[in-house]
Amino acid sequence: MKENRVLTIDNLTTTFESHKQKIQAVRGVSLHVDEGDILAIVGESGSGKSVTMKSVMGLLGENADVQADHLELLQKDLLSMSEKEKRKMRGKDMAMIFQDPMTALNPLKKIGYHMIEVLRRHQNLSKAEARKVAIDMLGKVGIPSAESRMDQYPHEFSGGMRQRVMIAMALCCQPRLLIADEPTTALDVTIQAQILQLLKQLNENEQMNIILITHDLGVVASLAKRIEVMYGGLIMEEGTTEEIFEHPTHPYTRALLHAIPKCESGCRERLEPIPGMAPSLANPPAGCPFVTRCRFACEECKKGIPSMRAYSDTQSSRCIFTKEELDEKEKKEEEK
Ligand SMILES: Nc1ncnc2c1ncn2[C@@H]1O[C@H](COP(=O)(O)OP(=O)(O)OP(=O)(O)O)[C@@H](O)[C@H]1O
Repeated sequence: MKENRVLTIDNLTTTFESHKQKIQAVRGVSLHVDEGDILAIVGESGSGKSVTMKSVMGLLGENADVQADHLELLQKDLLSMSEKEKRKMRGKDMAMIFQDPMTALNPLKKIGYHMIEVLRRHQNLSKAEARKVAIDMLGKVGIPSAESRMDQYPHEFSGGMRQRVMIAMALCCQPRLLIADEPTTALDVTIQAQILQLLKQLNENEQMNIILITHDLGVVASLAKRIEVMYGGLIMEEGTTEEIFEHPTHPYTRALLHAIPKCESGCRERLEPIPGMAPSLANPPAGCPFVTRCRFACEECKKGIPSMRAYSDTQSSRCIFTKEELDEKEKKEEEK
């Protein structure tokens, strides 16, 4: 076991029992986070990104069956932990922020109340001490006039400022792992860039380890150090950000890269959307889940889930074809 390992997920499977059907949301995911990491989990809606991290956080309801070979945070085994111990870890060791901060904030309570509540729940501080720390935290996440902002209500904050409050609340207990689930999806492009910059600063200056969940590969380019590409409950490809952007191997990763919105000219149009829909996880196909949308799919792809093929110490991909074979196929298509 590596000493600097923060999180280990080994062969995680999460299944929901609902309406007499089983939804296999996560089908054997393995990944890790090391000290200093910013890991992005990228994939279209419904690929299992959020469920993967909610399984780790213990945030799923009774209808979820979570199984894994190993699930460790800071060398502590999450699988054998009691609900009480897990609750203690949440906030203190790992915290999660979501797309819509409004759902996590009580509209009738002032921002200061929310901050002080979190601080006092996890740390033995007096009200005055907690208030001081809260103001300091709000300042740290770039909220101007933090002291007077403490006495305002959530609706008096813009979307970007509310997301900053959520980040400040998550940071109150100095968790070692911050999981940000689509933190910028509801924000406009400029504010989105500011929040991503804030996450980067927290990683560099506060040694905060981060997992960023997003459907948009474009968002992670400037932030993530490593990327996991998810589809149909499986990791389809993983690699450093450079590997994924410079030498993507899986046809799904390549399709996602082609679909990055081209914003330089101010347009929000998708370059080349991926045709078709993600498979239902209630009845996932026996083979590669991308088979119905992949331009290189063949009969062989339907037979079983391909195993991961390693291309370097850091990059591997789940496709029956090698990178060279796929390059060749792409070249032939272009020549047509
Ligand atoms: N509580 C639940 N009960 C039943 N099914 C669920 C539950 N939560 C998620 N699912 C299903 O699990 C699958 C994976 O969902 P998940 O939220 O992880 O996707 P995602 O990749 O994060 O996409 P999104 O960005 O849309 O949340 C989906 O088919 C979803 O409908």
